[in-house]
Amino acid sequence: MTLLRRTVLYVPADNGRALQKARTLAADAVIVDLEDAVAPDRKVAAREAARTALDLGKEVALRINAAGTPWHDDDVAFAREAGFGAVVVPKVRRGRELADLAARLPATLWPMMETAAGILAAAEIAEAAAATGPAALVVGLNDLAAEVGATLGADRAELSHALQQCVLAGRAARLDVIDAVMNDIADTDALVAEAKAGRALGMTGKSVIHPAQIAPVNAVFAPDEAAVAQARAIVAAMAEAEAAGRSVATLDGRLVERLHADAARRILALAEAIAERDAS
Ligand SMILES: CC(C)(COP(=O)(O)OP(=O)(O)OC[C@H]1O[C@@H](n2cnc3c(N)ncnc32)[C@H](O)[C@@H]1OP(=O)(O)O)[C@@H](O)C(=O)NCCC(=O)NCCSC(=O)C[C@H](O)C(=O)O
Ligand SMILES: [Mg+2]
Repeated sequence: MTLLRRTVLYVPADNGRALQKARTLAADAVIVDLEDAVAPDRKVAAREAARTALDLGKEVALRINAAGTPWHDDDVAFAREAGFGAVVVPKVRRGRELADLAARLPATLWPMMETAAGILAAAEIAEAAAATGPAALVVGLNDLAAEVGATLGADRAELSHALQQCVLAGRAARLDVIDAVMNDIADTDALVAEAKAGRALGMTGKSVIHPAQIAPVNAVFAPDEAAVAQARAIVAAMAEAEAAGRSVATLDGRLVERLHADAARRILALAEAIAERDAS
């Protein structure tokens, strides 16, 4: 089954109106945030409010506060008791942290890739996350840029190595990789450009912070009609070649091998999953 994670929407757990609205929005998945979007004096109330997100009708992950903060242990206990199936773990630095957390929290753990140490340990973090279920790596460029002292330009070239490291580690562990948020909610052109750049790197989807960001990002990460037609043609060309006892084919003068047919089938499965989601 193809898990749809083109858009992953952050919703502050203490914003009841936004949580209700998330139910009706076209984001594929939701991160209910107990961390940065919630003020310290609202952490306890936010925890209780987060319960209402358990049945949003889409994939939901609870973002807890980081290890070492005053709220972490109670967040972990709450996530376990409330029965959240997926938990986003901020500021992970080593794979061992996830493995230790998994021992006391039976949930799929989605690590945030947002510390310098975490980027350097991306492979072991991705492996530890994959051991907990169909997780995703979630990139956090606000924290990463702050820690390393980077000033990001429009193309994020200053941290492109980190983005690529996340994609390589995530894909090696067969995990989805969710690109970072764009803070400028009003600039849709820049959002689309950034989403396209992330998709070109191999990102599965992008995290978003506002309803207005959902449709443009969904569109970037959905195969368009031409891509679907091309995928169908590749699968057909490969099937014809195999029926004739050949392991390679040509299509419009280009070589087609099994890996191309496999990639084409993934595109078709994604298109089918989107069509099913849109129809429901
Ligand atoms: C940024 C916001 C505070 C803006 O909120 P608001 O002023 O309410 O915006 P609007 O008036 O334009 O909202 C219009 C309607 O949309 C609803 N809304 C807004 N945001 C959301 C949302 N995220 N989910 C669901 N619904 C939302 C409003 O309620 C309005 O609804 P209605 O009244 O019915 O018309 C706000 O967007 C916000 O809080 N966004 C999320 C911020 C957040 O979660 N930040 C933390 C995650 S990002 C991060 O930490 C990155 C990472 O860790 C890193 O290091 O990079
Ligand atoms: Mg962060």
